[in-house]
Amino acid sequence: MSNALRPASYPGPPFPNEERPGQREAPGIASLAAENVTFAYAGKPVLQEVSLELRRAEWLALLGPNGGGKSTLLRVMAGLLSPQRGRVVLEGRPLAKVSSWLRGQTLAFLPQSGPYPEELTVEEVVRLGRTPHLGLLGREGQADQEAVGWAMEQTQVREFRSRPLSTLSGGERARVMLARSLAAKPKYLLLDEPTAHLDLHHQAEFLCLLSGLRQQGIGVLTVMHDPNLARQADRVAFLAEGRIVAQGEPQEAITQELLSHIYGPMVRVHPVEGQPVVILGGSNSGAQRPRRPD
Ligand SMILES: Nc1ncnc2c1ncn2[C@@H]1O[C@H](COP(=O)(O)OP(=O)(O)OP(=O)(O)O)[C@@H](O)[C@H]1O
Repeated sequence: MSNALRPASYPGPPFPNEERPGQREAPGIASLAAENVTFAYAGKPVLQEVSLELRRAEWLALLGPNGGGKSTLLRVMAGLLSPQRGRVVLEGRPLAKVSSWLRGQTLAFLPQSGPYPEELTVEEVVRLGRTPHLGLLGREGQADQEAVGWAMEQTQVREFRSRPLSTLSGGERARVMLARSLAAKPKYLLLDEPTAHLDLHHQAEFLCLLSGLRQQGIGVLTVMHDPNLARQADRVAFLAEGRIVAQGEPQEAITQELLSHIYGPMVRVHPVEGQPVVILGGSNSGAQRPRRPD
């Protein structure tokens, strides 16, 4: 493993010594859960009766076809969109009743794309991640500086720390935005396609980072498209046409039947050393275009 993105432990105590969701009302329920969530954009239904639970210290990968509602579900679980029916529960408390301040300390959400603060330097962007932890005067303490340094190290962006965001490549920028989310030191991390711009080396490093985050008790929910990466998650869930159509351990959930049903016949699942490996393609003739199921 290279010198960064390693599962180094976070400096200092994991969380400030303050009341947090779950401490009083429902001890032991260490999860962020969507319960029977139904959501529509201006009357257009996107999520229908969706229930999904992200537990502490696990990596849950959310997959499914384009437009299936994954990003919308992530936004609902982050408290950025309010469901028309159902609710999101953070460690036993309805998320809607958790103050935005506490929410910011407990949950971090990384969207699929900008807008990005292009003119800020990398370090300034990562420091923004500490905003929910700063007091009324906005003064940074040693814990904030340590968290920023730790987050930059974990994501291998320290070397760019003085450069404006606008000068970075897509993959470098993606790592900076991930660092900003990490700097908040949340209990739950919601990442929308975090590997989309990463090369293979940084995808591998990202997997190591996730393993370290889980060891520190952080629950991570990632939206992603590649089942071969998602296979390394603790659990996977598939969302299609606004419904969870399968979830479970990757070895059991990623099946030929399911993937053909969701993506069509050109997606093949082969068992390799007991793991489902997904490959794409059929005949080389190119004569037949893949058809998705109706
Ligand atoms: N702000 C919005 N207003 C209206 N419709 C929206 C809005 N955002 C998303 N949608 C629609 O909601 C549906 C679900 O979108 P969403 O982004 O949640 O899907 P997704 O599963 O994340 O897709 P992808 O894999 O392509 O990123 C799509 O049909 C999309 O066009």
